[in-house]
Amino acid sequence: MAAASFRPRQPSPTATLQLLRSLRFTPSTSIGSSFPSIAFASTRRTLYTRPTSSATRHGAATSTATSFASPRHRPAAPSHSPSLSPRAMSSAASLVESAKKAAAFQAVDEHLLPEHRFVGIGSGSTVVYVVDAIVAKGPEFYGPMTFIPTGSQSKGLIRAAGLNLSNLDERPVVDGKSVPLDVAFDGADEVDEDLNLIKGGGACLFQEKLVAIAAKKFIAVADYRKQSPRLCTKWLTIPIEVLPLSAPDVLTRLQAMGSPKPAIRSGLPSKAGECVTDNGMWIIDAPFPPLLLPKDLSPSEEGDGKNAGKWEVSRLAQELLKVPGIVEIGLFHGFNGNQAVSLGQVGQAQKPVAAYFGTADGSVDVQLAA
Ligand SMILES: O=C(CO)[C@H](O)[C@H](O)COP(=O)(O)O
Repeated sequence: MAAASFRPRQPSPTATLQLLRSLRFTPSTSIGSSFPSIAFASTRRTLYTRPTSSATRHGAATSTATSFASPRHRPAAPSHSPSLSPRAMSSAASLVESAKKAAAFQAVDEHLLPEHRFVGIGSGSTVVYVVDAIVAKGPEFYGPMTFIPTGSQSKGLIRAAGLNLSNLDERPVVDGKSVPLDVAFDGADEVDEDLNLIKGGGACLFQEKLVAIAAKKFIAVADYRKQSPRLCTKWLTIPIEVLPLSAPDVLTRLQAMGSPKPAIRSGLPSKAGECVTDNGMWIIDAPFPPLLLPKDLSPSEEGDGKNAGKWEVSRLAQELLKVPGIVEIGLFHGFNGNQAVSLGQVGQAQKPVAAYFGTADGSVDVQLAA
């Protein structure tokens, strides 16, 4: 893949875009990794000068509710260390923003091609920079493209940026099938060594999964805090979208599966009561011990939760989806778009073909599928 050069950002199209950026939060608990260090099969490429930092735009989401979980599982952010001065905290926060931006610009440069026509746009704070990177390419480049959102936030981003907006169910139908998206870009809460993902920190996981599987290739874009040897190491819970009516029973089932304290996500600080998704559902955040990969299992182990509550990623995902009332889960697992072709399972790939992690030193780590 050719190395791309940094393109200076054009002025942000509208003030509305700035406003939309402020809608995301950064939860405040710092959680360190306890998993032994494992080498990543990633390629490190430093291609960009560090972009200028953008304004910090997150409010803390520390909930005072006792009966709900706030989404408290964001990987350790240097901005929350009590030992840092306010100036150091602000500079650490801007490093994270710069990291997200560098990852987004490089991912778009390397994976959005002029011939692409349908492009998925995910949710979250990192995706804002994906949209910026697309806009920076100019109207001749993005004008013929149509952008498909994963929820109301990304719909607003696409609209405010002046990109062509459509919906997943409005794609042209060819030979009886909706045309695939050429590529989809989305953020992630945690990415493991095999490119399995936890998503749903922003409560958009259901539509995010629909868009990811509709794409020929899915690209994850994140900052360095999200890269992890195993899922549930830094981001300790799996977001699960549930029918509200079923929530009490789903909580009971999750506990029986070994999740010690699953909890309904609070809508605080912006909404009293539960966090309600774009689909009118609730989110349960279910903690699990670090999730195993197939290579972690001994011949006698099944990864079915029976050995000290240890689950293998795909095994857990399959079992969760059998629970009545669960409509979708924030585990993205299985195979990627490239593998889907050889497996004859096009349209069912959940995993990214590559994950881009902006680092604190301004470079970008690219973790490619094996
Ligand atoms: O899954 C998501 C929303 O449901 C987001 O993509 C994920 O939470 C990452 O967000 P951010 O880029 O703000 O860290």
